Amino acid sequence: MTETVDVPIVAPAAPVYAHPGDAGADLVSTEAVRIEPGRRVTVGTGVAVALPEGYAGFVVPRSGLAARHGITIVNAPGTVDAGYRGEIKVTLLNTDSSEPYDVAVGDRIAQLVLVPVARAVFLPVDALPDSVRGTGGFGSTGYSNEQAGEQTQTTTGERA
Ligand SMILES: O=c1ccn([C@H]2C[C@H](O)[C@@H](COP(=O)(O)OP(=O)(O)OP(=O)(O)O)O2)c(=O)[nH]1
Repeated sequence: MTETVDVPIVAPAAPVYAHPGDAGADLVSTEAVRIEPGRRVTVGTGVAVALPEGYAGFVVPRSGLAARHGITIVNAPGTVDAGYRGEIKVTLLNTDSSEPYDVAVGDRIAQLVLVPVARAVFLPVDALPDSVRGTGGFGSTGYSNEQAGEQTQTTTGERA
């Protein structure tokens, strides 16, 4: 059984979970806009919420829009703080190189995922505890062949 959390909302309509078990509730546009290729537009959703302390809302792209039209969110995941009472807005980016994308009022443009968050208490120390990864980052597990002048390729065709 999925945990539920009560979230006070001011909106023309509440975001809807399309299916049982969906992590994201769809946010819809209150604006009709054209997004030219390579351009970004910030779009209103009409939704304002009061998230409980200890939670954040992540505004994340919709996979179908991304795969079919190249529409993503510039700052994905956009972070809605628990203390934020303003309208949730979505900065859409059209990554397609040639096709504009038209957003109509009521179009589902993004989804809101509620996540529990912890706050860190940062404790300055002289040295960090050892770990298996250590300081390796930014592709440290996957770029050794590329550095040697070759690239590895996965079965899906992506460069590894
Ligand atoms: O995609 C997003 C991301 C954020 N917000 C709202 C909620 C969030 O609580 C507030 C501030 O976001 P963030 O902290 O990411 O922005 P900032 O540029 O760091 O601004 P600030 O100085 O207000 O924190 O803007 C949105 O409506 N949509």
